[in-house]
Amino acid sequence: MIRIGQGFDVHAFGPGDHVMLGGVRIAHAQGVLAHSDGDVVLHALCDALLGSLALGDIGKHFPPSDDAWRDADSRRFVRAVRDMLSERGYALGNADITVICESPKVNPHAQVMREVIAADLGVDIDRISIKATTTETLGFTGRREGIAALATVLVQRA
Ligand SMILES: Nc1ccn([C@@H]2O[C@H](COP(=O)(O)O)[C@@H](O)[C@H]2O)c(=O)n1
Ligand SMILES: C[C@@]1(CO)OP(=O)(O)OP(=O)(O)OC[C@H]1O
Repeated sequence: MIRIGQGFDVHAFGPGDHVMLGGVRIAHAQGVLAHSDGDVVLHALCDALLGSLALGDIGKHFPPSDDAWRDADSRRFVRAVRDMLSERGYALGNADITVICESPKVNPHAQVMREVIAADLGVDIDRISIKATTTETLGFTGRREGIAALATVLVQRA
């Protein structure tokens, strides 16, 4: 049996000198406002994986009200969600992720992001796709107010 899931996440830019995207630290003129490390790529991925098995969303499992997740490395969420799927007999088929922002530029970091995500999910790198787009200066991403990510996954019985 195969199932699909989709996820979406946004974080506003705020003070700082880097953003975390796909588990990779990228130097940037601003950081993001978040309870955890604010990694929109990994948050959208977690929501897609959770959604594929109708397990709720990231905030249900890792509430922003819980100090345990303050400044947390979002790779912890990915590995925990992977284990939730595995306990139910499912593993990732493939993931396709789109990052939406004017900057930072994602493509120079996409390969390392794929390696990080593939390692945490225990799959070959060819199952992980990272893409990026601007919104041609339109909307909140176009005004450089924040960064967004979309994820689609297919999961299958292991
Ligand atoms: N944050 C981003 C945004 C875009 N890219 C790459 O640039 C290409 C062109 O973007 P457009 O929005 O003008 O279509 C896009 O296809 C990506 O390859 C990027 O790396 N980082
Ligand atoms: C990741 C969590 C962890 O508390 O908080 P944030 O880093 O604020 O990120 P968000 O995308 O709002 O998801 C909710 C939470 O699960």
